[in-house]
Amino acid sequence: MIRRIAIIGLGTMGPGMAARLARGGLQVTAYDVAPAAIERARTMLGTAEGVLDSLGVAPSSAGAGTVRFTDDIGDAVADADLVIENVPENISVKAEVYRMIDGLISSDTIVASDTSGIPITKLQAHISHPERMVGMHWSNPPHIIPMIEVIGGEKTAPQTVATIRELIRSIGLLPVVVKKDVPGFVENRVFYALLREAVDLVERGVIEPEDLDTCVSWGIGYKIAVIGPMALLDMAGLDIYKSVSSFLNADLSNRDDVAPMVLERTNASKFGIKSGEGMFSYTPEQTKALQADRARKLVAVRRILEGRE
Ligand SMILES: NC(=O)c1ccc[n+]([C@@H]2O[C@H](COP(=O)([O-])OP(=O)(O)OC[C@H]3O[C@@H](n4cnc5c(N)ncnc54)[C@H](O)[C@@H]3O)[C@@H](O)[C@H]2O)c1
Ligand SMILES: Cc1ncc(C=O)c(C(=O)O)c1O
Repeated sequence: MIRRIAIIGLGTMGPGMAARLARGGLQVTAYDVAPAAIERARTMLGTAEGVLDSLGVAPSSAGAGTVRFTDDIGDAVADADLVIENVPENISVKAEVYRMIDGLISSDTIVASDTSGIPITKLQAHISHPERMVGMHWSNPPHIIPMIEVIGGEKTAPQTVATIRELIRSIGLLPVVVKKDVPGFVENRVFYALLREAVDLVERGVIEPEDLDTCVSWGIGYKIAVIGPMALLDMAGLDIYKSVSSFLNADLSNRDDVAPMVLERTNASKFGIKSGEGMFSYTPEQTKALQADRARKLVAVRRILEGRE
């Protein structure tokens, strides 16, 4: 039974995950190597808790859990039933965390990674109990998006996958078990196919970035929240899909490297909201307003999709 959870890495994803797990009645310890990240996470935690209130996510019947911040990794993982590694998407950085916690956790502690797509089989090569390592891939913003992918690697015990799936279900979220440990799992394979084409269209001057977003959000995005891709195939007709894909698939982007438009920006430290500029520019005030507006809309949409409005 999982009661105590340690989150390692409190950047974009960690604080929202901590808030959601605590709301589910769990005792969370939250650690980051950077003191500034811990300070930022305290504020982000409060914001996420406010969003959970407006989503109507009630504390578990056994009462709300807690979030405790610490700057000591040993303190964070001591007694943890589950450690969620949430550090940057880089195998060496993740492996260093596994090496550090290896001697600090008990042999029955589950170690989950929130990796966006590094195969779990590769990650579990760096830990002493690979049978207790699993992928637990949340979606951003993690306190609002209910679906979480659960992925076993070659050495993951089926019981580990089952335990994490049950934990997710027990706090009212939606686990989806990915049956094969493919890079990117399922959500990001589908999403990155879309992103590759979107970036290519903007890069080739087919459309302006703002118009690309309008086209996808109000065209595909709006309906895909209600009717998934497999169901959409049936709604459109497989005969139509056959005809269009027979000429269109060959024309879609198949580039296998990172697009120059993205490299130019990342080389100039333009990472998006976290650095104030990416595809668009953001002042701190705009970022605050944007995040509040997005949270309000996502909450409203989710309430409707769940039939609560
Ligand atoms: N950003 C997203 O939309 C998103 C969504 C789902 C999954 N993920 C995945 O989640 C993981 C974290 O992503 P993020 O966007 O939160 O990253 P981020 O860069 O925003 O934050 C990472 C945090 O990890 C900390 N960190 C770095 N090394 C550390 C160490 N050795 N010990 C403890 N903390 C350390 C950093 O200080 C930073 O605060 C990645 O694997 C990413 O691919 C990201
Ligand atoms: C661009 C991008 N990449 C990865 C992820 C998740 O792993 C997300 C997301 O969850 O939103 C994303 O936007």
